[in-house]
Amino acid sequence: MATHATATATEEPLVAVEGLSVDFDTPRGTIQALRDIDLTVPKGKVLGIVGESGCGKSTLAYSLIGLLAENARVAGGAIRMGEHDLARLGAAGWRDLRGTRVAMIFQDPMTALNPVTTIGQQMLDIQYRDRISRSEKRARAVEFLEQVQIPDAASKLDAYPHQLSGGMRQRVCIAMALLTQPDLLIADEPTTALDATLEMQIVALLRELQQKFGCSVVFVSHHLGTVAELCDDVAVMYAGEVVERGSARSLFHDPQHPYTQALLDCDPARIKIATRTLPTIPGTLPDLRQPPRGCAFRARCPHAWGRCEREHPPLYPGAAGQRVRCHLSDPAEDAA
Ligand SMILES: Nc1ncnc2c1ncn2[C@@H]1O[C@H](COP(=O)(O)OP(=O)(O)OP(=O)(O)O)[C@@H](O)[C@H]1O
Repeated sequence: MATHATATATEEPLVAVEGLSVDFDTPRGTIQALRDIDLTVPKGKVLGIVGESGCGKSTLAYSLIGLLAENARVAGGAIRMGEHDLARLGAAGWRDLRGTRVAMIFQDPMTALNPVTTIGQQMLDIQYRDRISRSEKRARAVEFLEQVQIPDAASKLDAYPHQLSGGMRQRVCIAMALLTQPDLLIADEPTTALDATLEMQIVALLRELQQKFGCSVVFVSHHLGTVAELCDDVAVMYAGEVVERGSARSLFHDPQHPYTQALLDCDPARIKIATRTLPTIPGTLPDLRQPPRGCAFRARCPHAWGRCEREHPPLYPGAAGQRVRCHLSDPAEDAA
């Protein structure tokens, strides 16, 4: 698997997530979906967010674009982007930033596209801030459809979303997101609804366009192979926390957290022996209404010992420059 060079530690990030906690209020109690998240999105780089279903990836992605559900509450922390704190931006603030500095590609392109409006009209509408003529906007729409390699782009302006294939619809969504020339593009599992060939094409396209436009990308995925292919940096999430983060190279070649190691062991691309069933990590996620006191992964961890139950691990520096939320990475354990 190819991995790309990582951001240097001195590079100023586009976005800094600092101690972010997000709760969901439900009739059955408060779900602590994000707990004290610290990470940075480097300028002009791709950050991958991986982890099992329910670990908080989408909540983090939606926090970055101010689209959290109504029952969500920012319980602490900040999301710094320039002079803004995205975690506390009101509706008026988001009207200025969303679709200009921050854009999103969704899992299902039909979520983003209006089914009863032509592609062309939607691409004109999204340029409502631009003081250029209608024909110039149309020309830009065609140009961006060509950028995402849609054949015979001009003719697609008159098409409705249902007249395009799933892969083409996702390309239209990418074109629309890039039309707004965002600094930050959030892609929440954008290839999940596509088959493997289309997935590879969309990933290659995203990488090419990200390099061309120079924006930062946050790429949420279950698929480790895709993340290794596309991302410069990776954050691994478990039970609402970041348990390991660092360069894609360090995480895929020298994973330190037992959860990252277990995820990689379950990755179909890495399994050499043909088996009928894919391995899974034994056990289940803890109840996020009452997250465990010590290490959140300890009940499923083959290495857990007494300290893991007593003490919540901080992010220790890992051997290959990553940060690891595991007492095994505590330098004091080596010294003991
Ligand atoms: N609106 C909501 N109300 C209550 N709980 C929610 C809400 N949205 C998400 N959750 C809960 O928050 C936790 C994190 O969910 P989230 O969707 O962020 O995880 P995820 O890693 O993106 O999962 P998936 O890969 O399945 O999308 C889960 O326990 C989920 O059930």
